[in-house]
Amino acid sequence: MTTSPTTTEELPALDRVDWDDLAARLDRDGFAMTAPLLDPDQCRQMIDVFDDEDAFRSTIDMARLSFGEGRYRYFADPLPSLVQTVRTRLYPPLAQIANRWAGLLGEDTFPECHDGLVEACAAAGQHKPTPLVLRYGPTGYNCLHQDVYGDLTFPLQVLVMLNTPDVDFTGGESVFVEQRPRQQSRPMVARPGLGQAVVFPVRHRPKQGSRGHHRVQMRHGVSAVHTGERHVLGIIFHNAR
Ligand SMILES: O=C(O)CCC(=O)C(=O)O
Ligand SMILES: [Fe+2]
Repeated sequence: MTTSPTTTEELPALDRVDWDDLAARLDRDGFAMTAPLLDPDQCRQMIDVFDDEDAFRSTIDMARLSFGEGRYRYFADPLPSLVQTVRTRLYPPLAQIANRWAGLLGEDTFPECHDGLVEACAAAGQHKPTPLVLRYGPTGYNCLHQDVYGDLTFPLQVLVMLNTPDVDFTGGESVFVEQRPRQQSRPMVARPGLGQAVVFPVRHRPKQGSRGHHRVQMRHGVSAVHTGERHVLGIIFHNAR
């Protein structure tokens, strides 16, 4: 058994999430937003940690890799307690949704607790933590992508907005594209407020068709920031190779 660091951070808003309602919106719209999960101080703490060199295992300059424009940094183990808490506490209700999806698509199911997923990732050679913080300045953007980091992919991920849109920055919308088989792609835009989380599929989700459920591919990105700075906390549940 792996043991997680103790989770001491308070996240009262997480207890008030109506997961059935969230799952219904996710199935209907392709993504689902929560009420603010992090308070303004917790958001500030996550922005400030971006400049702490010791907190990260790797930093990506998005322009260098033609991923967009901006920087993101993957946290090193042990994760900051707030990040660890968000990741482990969001996981169980999302695993229920993921396992319902797996049933609909005839895919393998996932452990009920995050410790179990971490163990399964390790067995698949995926040891590196994937939570990250992203920072975009004016003209910054993020090309459409999927956060797959090995054979084992937990199908849902979460982003948490750390700034106040239209106050700290303009532009910078969260963009989702649903690629439907033999049809044109559907664009969707989310505008999370300070501390709000968006739950969305990593690479595909089940969609009801005339002959049962089929997979629709999803990708996500960020439209250009016009002014100011935009920071997001990204929580991906599987670890990386
Ligand atoms: O900055 C964003 O809103 C997108 C972040 C992202 O790509 C992620 O959390 O995986
Ligand atoms: Fe991403």
